[in-house]
This record gives sequence, structure tokens and C-alpha cells, in this order.
Amino acid sequence: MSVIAVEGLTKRFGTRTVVDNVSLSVEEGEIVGFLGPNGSGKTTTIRMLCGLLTPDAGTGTCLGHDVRSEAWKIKQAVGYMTQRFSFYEDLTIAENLDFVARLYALRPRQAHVARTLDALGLTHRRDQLAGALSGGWKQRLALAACVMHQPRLLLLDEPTAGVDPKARREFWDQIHTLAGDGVTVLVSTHYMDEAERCHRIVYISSGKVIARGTVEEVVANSGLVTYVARGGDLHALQTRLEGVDGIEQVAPFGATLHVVGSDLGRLEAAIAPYRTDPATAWSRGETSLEDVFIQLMAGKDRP
Ligand SMILES: Nc1ncnc2c1ncn2[C@@H]1O[C@H](COP(=O)(O)OP(=O)(O)OP(=O)(O)O)[C@@H](O)[C@H]1O
Repeated sequence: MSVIAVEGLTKRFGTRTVVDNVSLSVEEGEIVGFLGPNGSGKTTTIRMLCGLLTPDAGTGTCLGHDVRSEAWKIKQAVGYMTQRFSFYEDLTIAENLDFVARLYALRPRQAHVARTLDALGLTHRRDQLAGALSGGWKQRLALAACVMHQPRLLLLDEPTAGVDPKARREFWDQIHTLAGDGVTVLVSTHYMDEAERCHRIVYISSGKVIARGTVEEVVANSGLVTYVARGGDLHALQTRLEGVDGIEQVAPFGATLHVVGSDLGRLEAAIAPYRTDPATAWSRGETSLEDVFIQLMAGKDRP
């Protein structure tokens, strides 16, 4: 049985439908990335999955519990990390975890706290005040608090926002270790490198799922083709290429310019006049996940 199996989840706030007919199926041990622009409905979907919001329409289960009638069972069973983890800044790491252990009525409490500190590499910092921790260590404490009751499903809402790359890398190593032990993870993120660390991704826009699959599948299904220009005055070239028929995106990447279109023939025709400049070398490039997301976001804005 899938760990998450929901169909047609819908949520309205007033007259606005912010989650519109979302279906998701996630298997044990899978890490699924949940992506989409700000306000697209990721948090609202996650809150329906963890039993904090009742869907206006749709059915399904999380960890085998019904999302409508057994929300209280889901709340106890999942590990949910909110965008803003709140903890007591004037308590130490160990004291914060002890408090969480009380909330979940874990016994023996000290053993649960010690095991979690150890698993998350927090033992040597157990007596540090939470308020004095750097962003990365705060996130690690947040993860510790959400895994201490050993949930089989983690719902993580932008867990690494504002955290430096090294701490994000370590955080993701922890996520993969947990998944290796069979824990299932649904994680929302705006970071492309994090999307690439997921087994699968689901992209939501205006409350609707508009792309899903492995990163390779999502890139391939986008149908986008990319040329890379190198050398010469790339800034001037960018200005000239923007808005040219057949070219949908022009973006600098380091010392190169990525030129993206959705039709190879039209893209090649569009760049042909500029390929005569000997200062600039052109080659076919890999379309990036970021190119695809920019395209998906642009599509949303079209009438
Ligand atoms: N309780 C609420 N009442 C009214 N509108 C809400 C409520 N919660 C969320 N919304 C609106 O629903 C839409 C979706 O919000 P949601 O937080 O689910 O998006 P998100 O994809 O998580 O965004 P972000 O990436 O910025 O976190 C937004 O327009 C938001 O303002």
C-alpha cells in the first residue's frame, strides 16, 4: 500500500481554490520533492496530508489513515516540519527535545532524547541554548524534533530555507539516511539542487499539479531544447536575443548564455544570424530543471 495515496484533494479559502484536484501517490522509502512558485498551494496540500486541514473535496490515506475521518491518527503518526519551526530559545537542545518527548508521551523519555541526539549528531551540542544556534543547527534540531517519535512519513515544508550549502548538504544526507531505513519523505523546496536529490518531483502551479516524474522525465517531457553560447559580448547578445521569435528564455550561466526554445527548428533559425560572429562559440546544451520551471511559471502567466 502507498504511504501517501490521495486523489482529487481540493481546498478553498473563501471563493479561491488554492489546491485544485491534487492526486499523489508516494511509496515507502521514496523522497518526493514538492515544487512550485510562492503561493501555489504546497503548504496547504501538506497541511491536508498531515491532518491539520480538512479537504473540501478529495479522498485518500496517509500511512493507511483516512485524510478526512482519521486526521488525529495521521497527526500523531507523521513527522511534520513547518516552514518556521518554533522552539524555546532559552532552553537547550536537549531540553527542547525533552519537551517534545513529553508531548508525544515517549517512554523512557531520556532514552528517546539520547537516541535522537546521537542519530542527528547533536550530542556534543546538547547543552547549547537553541536561541544561540546557527541556522543550520536550528534546522537539525527541528528535524530531530520531528523524527524523535520515529514516524514512517516525514512531511517537510521548505526545511532548508535560508540555510547555507554545507548545512543543506548535511540535512539532505540525513534525509537520504532516513529514506534508506524506509522512511518516506515529501519535501517542499525552491532549491533546484534539492529537487535533483529527490527520487521524484511533483510541480504544482495555482493549486494544480502540472508536472511530475523523475527530474530526467520532467526535463524530457518539457520538450525544451537549449543552445549554449560562449565567448564574445554575451551581455549584448542576450539583449539582442530576448524576445526573438523561437527563443523562449535567454539566461546567463557563469561564462555562458543559455538560449532555450520549445522547437529546435525555430530555435536554430532564431540564432542563425548570430552564429556568424567568430567570437562566440555555440553548442547544443542540456536543458536544466531551472529552465523547465521558468517555462512552467511563464506558462501560468499566459492568458
Ligand atoms: N488560512 C488561509 N486563509 C486564506 N488564504 C490562505 C490561507 N492559507 C493559505 N492561503 C492562500 O493560499 C494560497 C496558497 O498558499 P500556500 O501557503 O499553500 O502556498 P505555498 O505553495 O506553500 O507557498 P510558498 O512557497 O510561498 O510557501 C496563497 O495564495 C495563500 O495566500
